[in-house]
Amino acid sequence: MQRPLVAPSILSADFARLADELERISDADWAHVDVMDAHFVPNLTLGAPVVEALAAASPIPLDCHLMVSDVDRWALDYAEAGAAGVTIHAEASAAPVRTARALRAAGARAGLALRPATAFEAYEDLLPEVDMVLVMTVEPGFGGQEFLDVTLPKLRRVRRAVDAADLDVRVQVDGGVSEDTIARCAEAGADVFVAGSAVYGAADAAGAIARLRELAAAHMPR
Ligand SMILES: O=C(CO)[C@@H](O)[C@H](O)COP(=O)(O)O
Ligand SMILES: [Fe+2]
Repeated sequence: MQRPLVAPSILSADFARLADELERISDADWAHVDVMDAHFVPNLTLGAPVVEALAAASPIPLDCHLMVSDVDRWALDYAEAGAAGVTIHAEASAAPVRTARALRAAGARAGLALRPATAFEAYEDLLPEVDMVLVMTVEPGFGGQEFLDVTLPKLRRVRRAVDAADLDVRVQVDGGVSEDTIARCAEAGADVFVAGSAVYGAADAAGAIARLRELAAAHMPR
């Protein structure tokens, strides 16, 4: 198991002051950027031009989570905008292997995300094609939702498959991750932890990041 990575989601940041909000989380490993198109999910955030500006301003790498329909058409724009990682949803992709290969060829890490109701088994054979699997722990679309414990069995299955294949693939959780829920995620096999409201809702964001990292490390299997 690799060291835990904490990726605060800027969805819970002040959108009028995004450069300052990125500085607030400079102790984190990645800045998680939620791209929503008001079609794949019922919310609208930002697109590649804003990601390009954020990449130039950010002290840490950007981890873009694309919640957009027809994602094969749009994913490469985010790698070219400077994102270090681009995660596509399995449900929005007709050609995840082709898109993952294009992202990697552009120098980005390729991630594959699964909504809570999407089974991992259909995608298990694709593990060598990606650098990360994102197990959504809420229905995508909004920050501040309650963590869904029903996603934990799938998280364990993803971890078992990654370990069995002995691959350098990260396992990310996103949604409702907090000081109350992160231990469950770590025990079930996550090693990248997205947290929006738990970090940006704290008066001391750096302290919240440090506590989340410590709790994750303490509960990840050795
Ligand atoms: O992708 C999403 C929501 O769809 C997330 O990245 C949220 O932004 C996480 O926010 P919290 O649940 O941690 O507040
Ligand atoms: Fe996200």
